[in-house]
Amino acid sequence: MANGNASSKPIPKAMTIAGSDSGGGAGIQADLKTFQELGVFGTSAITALTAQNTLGVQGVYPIPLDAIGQQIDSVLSDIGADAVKTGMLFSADIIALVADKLKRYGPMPVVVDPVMIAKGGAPLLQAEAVEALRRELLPIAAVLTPNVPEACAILGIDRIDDVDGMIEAARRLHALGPKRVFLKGGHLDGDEAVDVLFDGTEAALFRSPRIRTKHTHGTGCTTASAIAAGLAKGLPADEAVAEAKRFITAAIGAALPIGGGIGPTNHAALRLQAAPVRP
Ligand SMILES: Nc1ncnc2c1ncn2[C@@H]1O[C@H](COP(=O)(O)OP(=O)(O)O)[C@@H](O)[C@H]1O
Ligand SMILES: Cc1ncc(COP(=O)(O)O)c(N)n1
Repeated sequence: MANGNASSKPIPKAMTIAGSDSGGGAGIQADLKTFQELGVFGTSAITALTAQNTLGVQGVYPIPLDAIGQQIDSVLSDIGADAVKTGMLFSADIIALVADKLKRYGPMPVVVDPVMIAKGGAPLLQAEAVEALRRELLPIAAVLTPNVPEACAILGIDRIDDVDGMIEAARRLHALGPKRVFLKGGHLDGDEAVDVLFDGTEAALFRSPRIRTKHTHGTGCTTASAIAAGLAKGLPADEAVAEAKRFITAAIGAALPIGGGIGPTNHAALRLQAAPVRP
């Protein structure tokens, strides 16, 4: 029978609490495309509007706190979520509100992507909000997904140079409260893009060939949403991360040279690889 009849399995649901990217490559737009591709029903609460394209961020407009809270209430009081992903939260006040709501509606797995700076350099989190992130959100994260510069900012260190440095940083981030740390190595050099998953006991490495492209807008958002989609489907965290790594590697491999700057990844790539469209 068709999906949606009374006897069919309920569809897993994932919610993103993040900023809107008018250019469609990152933020809420990337998150919802990822959820859809991975077979999860996506819902959202928008924390900030950005006027953004492949060339950079032209404007940032935080949404009033009441309106953010109301969106979260509307979704979680009725539809619910099997997993939540947080992205751009912009200010300490928004972080406090989101942490409070997630504690109230939880427990559900929360993937915290500590978005700080857009690829073009625009700040997406106020500098004074890093402490709120550390204090309020890290302790409720099922998976924390920093890139290398974000890990440095949270830990107050200057640099991470290699995989050994990433493992050490992941251990220190884990001590701040998240159940797992997935530290992404896209910003390091080398022929491979290596990420570290640390669960408090073991550090597992996830490797892929490094793809020579500048079109990586939205890679972090997409990876974190793919992990949330896996958790919403009930996958163990290491399998959700493995699926996310396959998803982002395919998406970067088929990245879209759209616009004049850093183009978006192709969220449909993994599906098209599995079932190529024939002429
Ligand atoms: N050029 C690349 N080739 C292959 N994988 C990459 C490349 N750049 C980033 N990745 C992968 O994309 C994911 C997002 O990583 P990263 O770029 O570090 O995060 P962010 O977008 O938050 O800066 C990680 O799994 C990383 O290894
Ligand atoms: C609204 C919004 N959220 C997040 C990012 C970060 O993008 P990336 O995933 O490339 O780090 C962005 N550019 N815009």
